[in-house]
This record gives sequence, structure tokens and C-alpha cells, in this order.
Amino acid sequence: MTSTGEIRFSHGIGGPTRGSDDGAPAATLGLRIAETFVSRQGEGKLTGVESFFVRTSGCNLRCWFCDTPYASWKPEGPRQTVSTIVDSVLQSGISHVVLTGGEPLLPDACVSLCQQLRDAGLHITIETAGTIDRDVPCDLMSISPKLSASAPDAGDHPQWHQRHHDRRMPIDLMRRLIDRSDDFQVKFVIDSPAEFDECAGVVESLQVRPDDIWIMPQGVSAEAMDTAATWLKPWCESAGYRFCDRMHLRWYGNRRGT
Ligand SMILES: C[S@@+](CC[C@H](N)C(=O)[O-])C[C@H]1O[C@@H](n2cnc3c(N)ncnc32)[C@H](O)[C@@H]1O
Ligand SMILES: Nc1nc2[nH]cc(C(=O)O)c2c(=O)[nH]1
Ligand code: SF4
Ligand SMILES: [Mg+2]
Repeated sequence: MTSTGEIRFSHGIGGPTRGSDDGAPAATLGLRIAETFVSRQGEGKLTGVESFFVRTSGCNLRCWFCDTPYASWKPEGPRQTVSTIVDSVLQSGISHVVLTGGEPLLPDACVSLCQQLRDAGLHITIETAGTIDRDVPCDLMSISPKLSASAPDAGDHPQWHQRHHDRRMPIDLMRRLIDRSDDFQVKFVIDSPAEFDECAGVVESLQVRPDDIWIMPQGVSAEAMDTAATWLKPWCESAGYRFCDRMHLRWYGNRRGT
């Protein structure tokens, strides 16, 4: 990690490398893990399904609203080998795994992790912002493209503001992630009606059906979601998108490990 808390990744945007600087295979090096926990999937088409969550630490974006800053702004947690993580999942006896972050497609070892989980017959959802071009086995690619208003403040974080701008919306790359996966969903975070046109433009560029689009209100409480629903739900209905309640916030509150 650098003095500013940024993890140095082994590849630039969109171009993963194989292995590492010291020659160790990715599976041995493992992944930095902020937390693992069992919960019910709170978002999207698998809402309600009991799942084993693996949250990697480290992100190449810095959304101002990030609800897991301990995996992005201030990444926490030790490295774990792929076999340690796979053992934990298998011991739980749970058949659905959600790989999230931070940005779970950043570490090279995410490929062998997903391959081993798949070989064990488990269902894998990957929650990603869709900025890393990675050919990774997965059952549900859940992409949450980041709109321009999600960038951190330019005055407070000039470098991350610029990086966020440069990295957040590689349309062709997202399309490849969609084309490679067995199934996909696209989830947007909307903070205000000013983002409607931009969101609709991205949907058009991605060439996906309105039915595949889930719209999540920005916020981390049931009250915030209910307030946003008054202006967000009518827009979703008119555009044919799905309104996405983030149910874990209702079930458990905004608590870590849920
Ligand atoms: C913490 S992110 C990790 C995965 C990946 N970095 C991404 O952004 O998709 C997990 C999910 O939470 C959503 N999210 C994060 N902060 C949020 C907030 N304040 N309100 C609504 N959704 C949020 C993201 O858009 C994403 O769908
Ligand atoms: N219950 C629950 N469902 C989730 N779906 C996606 C999540 C994420 O943080 O990526 C998440 C999460 O953090 N908790
Ligand atoms: S891309 Fe995801 S993990 Fe990274 S800062 Fe944005 S919401 Fe947080
Ligand atoms: Mg979450």
C-alpha cells in the first residue's frame, strides 16, 4: 500500500497480467479480504437467497457515497490464500457465493478463486463496478456502472476525482463482461433526478434491455430509500427499469457483515 492508503495493483485499467512481480502464482498470493459473512442477498434478481459473501479489499474507484469505505477508501483486512477462502465457503455448506468488494476483479487470484468455487458446484455472483477486463468464471455478473456524480469532490480529492472520471465507464469492456457471463444484471445507483438522462444513455450504449436494469436509490437507511422511492419509482416505471430496494438495509440496518 502507498502512504496515501492506495493499494498498488499489478496491472493498469483493463489489462490484467498473469502472476506477480516475485513470480509467485496468484492463488498462493491470494486476495486481501475485508470480511466474509453469511447473509441473504439484498440486491437484484437473487434477492433473498442465503449466500456466503466474500468482500475483497481495495478499489480502483473512490465513490463519494461508498457504503464500504473499509474496502475502498481505507482498505482493511489480511491476505487470504484461495484455498483458505474456498475451505471457509465449503465449511459453511452454503451453495451461493457473492464475491464483492472493494473491486473484486482487481486481484489476479479472483480467477482461481472463482474457478475452484465453480468446480465445487457453487453458484457465483460477482458484484463489480465493471472497470476491469477479466475473463472469470461466474454465474451472475452483477455490474454497477458508476455515473459521473458518484466521483469524489474535485477540491478535496483531485487525484481520485480525475481517476474516477478516467476509469468509471469503459462501455466496450462492460459489454465484454456481459457477453462472457452466463447471466448478468446492471445496477445503477441514483442520487438525484439530474442523473436520469445520463443513466438512460449508458443503458442505450450497453445495448441491454430495460428489463435487465436495476435502479438503486443512493443511501444506507430504509428512510433514505423510502424518500428516494417517491421520485425514483415513477421514473423506473416509465422507463421499464426495475426499482431495486436494498433489502439487507431493511432486514439488518446498515451493519457491517450483513
Ligand atoms: C460496495 S460495492 C462493491 C462492488 C463494486 N465496487 C461496485 O461498486 O459495484 C457493492 C454495491 O453497493 C452499491 N453501493 C455502494 N454504496 C452505495 C450507496 N451509498 N447507496 C446505494 N448503493 C451503494 C454499489 O453500487 C454496488 O452495487
Ligand atoms: N445482504 C447483502 N446483500 C448484498 N448484495 C450486494 C452487496 C454488496 O455489498 O456487494 C451486499 C451486501 O453487502 N449485503
Ligand atoms: S466502486 Fe464500489 S467499492 Fe469502489 S468506491 Fe465505488 S461503491 Fe465503493
Ligand atoms: Mg453492500
